[in-house]
Amino acid sequence: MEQYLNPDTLGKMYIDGEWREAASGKTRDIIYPYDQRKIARVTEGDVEDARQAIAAARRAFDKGDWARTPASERGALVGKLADLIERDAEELAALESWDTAKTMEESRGDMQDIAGIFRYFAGLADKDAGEVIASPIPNTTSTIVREPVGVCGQISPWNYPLLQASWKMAPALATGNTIVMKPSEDTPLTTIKVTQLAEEAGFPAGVVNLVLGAGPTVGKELAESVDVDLISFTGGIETGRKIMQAATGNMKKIAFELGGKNPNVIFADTDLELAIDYVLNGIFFHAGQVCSAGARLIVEDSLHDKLVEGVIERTKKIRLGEAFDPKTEMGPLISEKHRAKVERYIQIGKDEGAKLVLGGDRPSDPALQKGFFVNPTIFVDCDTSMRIVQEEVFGPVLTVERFHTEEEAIRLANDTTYGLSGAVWSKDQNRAHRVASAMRMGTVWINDFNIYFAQAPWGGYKQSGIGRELGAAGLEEYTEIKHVYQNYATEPLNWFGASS
Ligand SMILES: NC(=O)c1ccc[n+]([C@@H]2O[C@H](COP(=O)([O-])OP(=O)(O)OC[C@H]3O[C@@H](n4cnc5c(N)ncnc54)[C@H](O)[C@@H]3O)[C@@H](O)[C@H]2O)c1
Ligand SMILES: C[N+](C)(C)CC=O
Repeated sequence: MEQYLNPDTLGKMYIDGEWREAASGKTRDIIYPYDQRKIARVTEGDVEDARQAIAAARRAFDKGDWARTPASERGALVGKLADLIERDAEELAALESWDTAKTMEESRGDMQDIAGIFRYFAGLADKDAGEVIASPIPNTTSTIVREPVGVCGQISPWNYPLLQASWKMAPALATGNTIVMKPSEDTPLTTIKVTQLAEEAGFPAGVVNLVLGAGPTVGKELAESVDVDLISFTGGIETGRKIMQAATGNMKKIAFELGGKNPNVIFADTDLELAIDYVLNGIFFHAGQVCSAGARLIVEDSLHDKLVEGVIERTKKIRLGEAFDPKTEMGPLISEKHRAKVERYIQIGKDEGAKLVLGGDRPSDPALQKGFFVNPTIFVDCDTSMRIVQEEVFGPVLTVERFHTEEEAIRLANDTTYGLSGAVWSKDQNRAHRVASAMRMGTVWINDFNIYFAQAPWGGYKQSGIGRELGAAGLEEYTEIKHVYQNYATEPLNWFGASS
């Protein structure tokens, strides 16, 4: 997979149809989280570069050609980008694995999803025919049309770098917006590559812009600029609060996908082996660095001990390793800083009285010492007063709570400020549906975990987000609704100054 790396080539920004270096001349090294090897060097943009990208997107939008391009043509371009992503899927997957250290198998799955997302929104692009509504006034018609919002700032995180970017790019472009994309400074490689593919697909200059750099500079400028009409952000809640405040200057539209602390509720009638399997996948996939990770196992008392025992036994067998080794099941965390955060939470869990029954430390294998690894970790005897249960750890750390009644299961599941996703497991379909409908989350899985696809909306209740990505709702986020009213028989009003 080394053939896809070129550490001596500088990754650049794409502004107004040109590949550019940062005005400051600064650069940033990108490292492989498995062994801290330098894998790439990219230009490090700043506020000035963000301003140039925003200005380019503004000009391209205000010129009007792109927004007025027939929707079927815009859809065809988005579809062409899907084809190019499929053509280069193996290279994109390798770059994603170098950047994040997630396994190649995971990255290959992500690339398939990403091509599917571009294809889905390409197909939706020309399906909106507007709507004629019943006007209450004689001799008039009222039509509802959807139009692009304008210039969209798009800020993505490091855990699913291209997947989260694609959820923003595809609907924004399909609906005629212009974009300034800012990937996480830690993981820009696949977003650079996909921008190259957008250029190859033939998007007009200024429609797709890419800026690279840090959140507090480049990202903040996107959030603050009065020339940006919408800011779409995926990331942590504290960053979300800052962006929300920064966005007030011109009251821009905001679309937020934030964190989660997702309950996995298991009733005693669930098949034990199936439950064990999905509990592991729910929390340890991508080392728990998943917004919808099943970090909170909430299990019925009579199944608790057997389930915990089975989960511990299988967790012990998880193979930690390198992204390109097909035997690897779990990779490292993204950075030293993030590992320190996860380890702080493990200490908090211990201090709060949660009982550590597995992990909590780093692997001893000499081959893994340069990677930011934390062993899969399990706490039992947890309750909702604990920070380890309430706050997003974003690592391979599972907490276990027990319940005795359906009401208690619902109360525990909902006892969180988050509301991204959750699952309920039971062979009793009526009960499963009752519980699912009582769970205050944007996605609830029944007898499954962590399923998402282009056709279904994704987003959070409560502090997990604002708005939706994917599905028809994900397209609508990028549109303004306009009411066009026409009078066919306009008569004088004579309201003012008409009397003699
Ligand atoms: N809900 C979802 O679908 C979803 C999906 C993926 C990740 N997430 C969440 O993302 C978080 C992990 O990602 P992260 O650590 O990259 O998040 P983060 O908030 O640290 O960073 C996300 C992005 O915001 C930028 N940023 C940072 N400070 C900024 C500022 N002041 N102004 C503007 N932009 C700024 C960063 O550069 C990065 O591009 C987790 O909380 C996870 O749950 C949510
Ligand atoms: C939304 N998802 C599950 C793809 C990634 C969350 O981190």
